[in-house]
Amino acid sequence: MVTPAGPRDAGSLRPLDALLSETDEVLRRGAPAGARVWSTGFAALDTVLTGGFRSGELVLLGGPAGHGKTTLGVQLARNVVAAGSTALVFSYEHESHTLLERLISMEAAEGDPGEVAGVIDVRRALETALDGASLDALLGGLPGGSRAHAALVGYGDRLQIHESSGATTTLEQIRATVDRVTEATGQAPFVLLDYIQKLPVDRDGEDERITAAAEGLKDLALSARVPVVAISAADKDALAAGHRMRTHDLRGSSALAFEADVVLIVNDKVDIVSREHLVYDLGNIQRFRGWSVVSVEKNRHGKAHVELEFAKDFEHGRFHTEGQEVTERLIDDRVFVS
Ligand SMILES: Nc1ncnc2c1ncn2[C@@H]1O[C@H](COP(=O)(O)OP(=O)(O)OP(=O)(O)O)[C@@H](O)[C@H]1O
Repeated sequence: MVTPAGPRDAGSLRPLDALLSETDEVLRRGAPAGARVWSTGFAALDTVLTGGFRSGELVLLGGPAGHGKTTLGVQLARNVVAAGSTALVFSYEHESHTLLERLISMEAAEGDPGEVAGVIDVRRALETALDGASLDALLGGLPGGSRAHAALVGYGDRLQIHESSGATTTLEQIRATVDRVTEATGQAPFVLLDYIQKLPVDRDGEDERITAAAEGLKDLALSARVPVVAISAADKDALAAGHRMRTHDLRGSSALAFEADVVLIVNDKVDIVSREHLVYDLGNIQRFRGWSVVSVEKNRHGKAHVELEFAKDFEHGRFHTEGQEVTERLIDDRVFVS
């Protein structure tokens, strides 16, 4: 039986005619017979990914330190749950209250271009409240806070945050947690892992560890029929400001690039735009600082080598979701090196 939502039957052998009739049966039941697709919430990215992330996919999200990988990852998870699906975040980097502060501010800013509470306002309010006020009352005192609280309560049971440890949160634990969430919610979750180099793997040497981690996560994506978005750190050499980060700059890049179905690299636009756009219009420097370029460097199921730009709103822990293809010339046209 073809059961798109069920576990993958690895090692099974079926003739094509059996697969055809099983697919026919699923379609007649009114269910989709292909991969399940999770919209990213960023229309321009969904277009390139022909709908969004797919079950069975390993997606890498790379970029220099502090350029918004966690921000984008958490926003993707938020977008997934806001659209009615479930998400599971394995956070090796941040405590859950840090993610909560970002989510509250992100939600306050969603759909409201006015003055709403930033991440710092939310953090300050949570850290200094000593009068026994409820969370509802506390957030009610912040611009956009009540709306944000209501939104978070609305999807609160669909977003699971796992405070992961580089010592104990192994692939086996991740797999068991994904299974537990799938069973509890009745839905396979979108999985975010922040970040892959922290995953403890029992191998000698960094390259071997990252190879095993990437293989394990790809296997998880296939067997649990989930998309796994894994944030990836850069190699030391790639961390200099002004350097354009590429897939080959990720730590353990050869294994990562091989296993991944999709590779997204986030760079600051001002770092990677060709000089002619900066020297003839100095105002561009300031404008471009406000934008990030998300390069789709690998895309197994669609067009690759696409550069999308999104305006940063890091004050609210987010990017603006409206974005478009970059029209300026970017440095270094050779994008994905396999
Ligand atoms: N309140 C704020 N206002 C403006 N910028 C902020 C605020 N809070 C965080 N930032 C900036 O947002 C940026 C993105 O942070 P994020 O954690 O998403 O980056 P990252 O690429 O995941 O970083 P790392 O590699 O260190 O994990 C950082 O440069 C940070 O300085």
